[in-house]
Amino acid sequence: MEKVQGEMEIERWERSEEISDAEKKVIQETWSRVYANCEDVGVSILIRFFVNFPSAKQYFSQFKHMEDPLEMERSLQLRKHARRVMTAINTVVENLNDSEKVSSVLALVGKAHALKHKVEPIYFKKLTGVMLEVIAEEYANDFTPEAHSAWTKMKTLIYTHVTAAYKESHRDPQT
Ligand code: HEM
Repeated sequence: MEKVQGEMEIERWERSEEISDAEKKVIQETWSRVYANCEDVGVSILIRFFVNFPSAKQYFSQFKHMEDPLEMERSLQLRKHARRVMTAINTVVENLNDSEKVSSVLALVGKAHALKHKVEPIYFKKLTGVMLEVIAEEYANDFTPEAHSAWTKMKTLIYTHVTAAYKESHRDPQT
């Protein structure tokens, strides 16, 4: 059967950026500490994301006009999205050995954001970048150079799968 563009991109990614077993273990170990503080870390990531990239707030009806990070922190819509982001990443991390599960979780996220929420895909690159920054700062002791390079591959994995779903949904990412 003919492959669609998204599938070809994932295959290319699998060849060039494969996460080794040792790297999967490092990701799972750092993440277990991060996820123990799921709520706080998730909210910190999202607040920094919206402060650094204010245009990303446009998609959220309840805080698109908020400027004050303390006010954002109290927004239920922000807290709910933080929880959803963290839960989805947790499913990916828990299933790093099951590439079909990883693809299906991230394809669902990609499709919903492409078609329902109509989010420009470039924001996924920015959000995963901020995620890495916050984790590296807050868990500096765990964030060895090995962890950093493993998480950089994880960031690429998320972005590649999500943008592949955008392509399948016929919304081309503007990278
Ligand atoms: C790794 C990154 C992300 C993950 C895992 C994620 C996950 C989710 C999930 C699971 C939902 C709810 C289910 C659904 O409606 O399909 C959701 C809703 C939503 N997401 Fe994301 N998301 C991510 C990034 C983003 C980004 C970058 C934006 C915009 C800048 C965004 C905007 C939204 C909006 C507007 C909603 C609906 C919110 C609501 O109804 O209150 N998401 N997200």
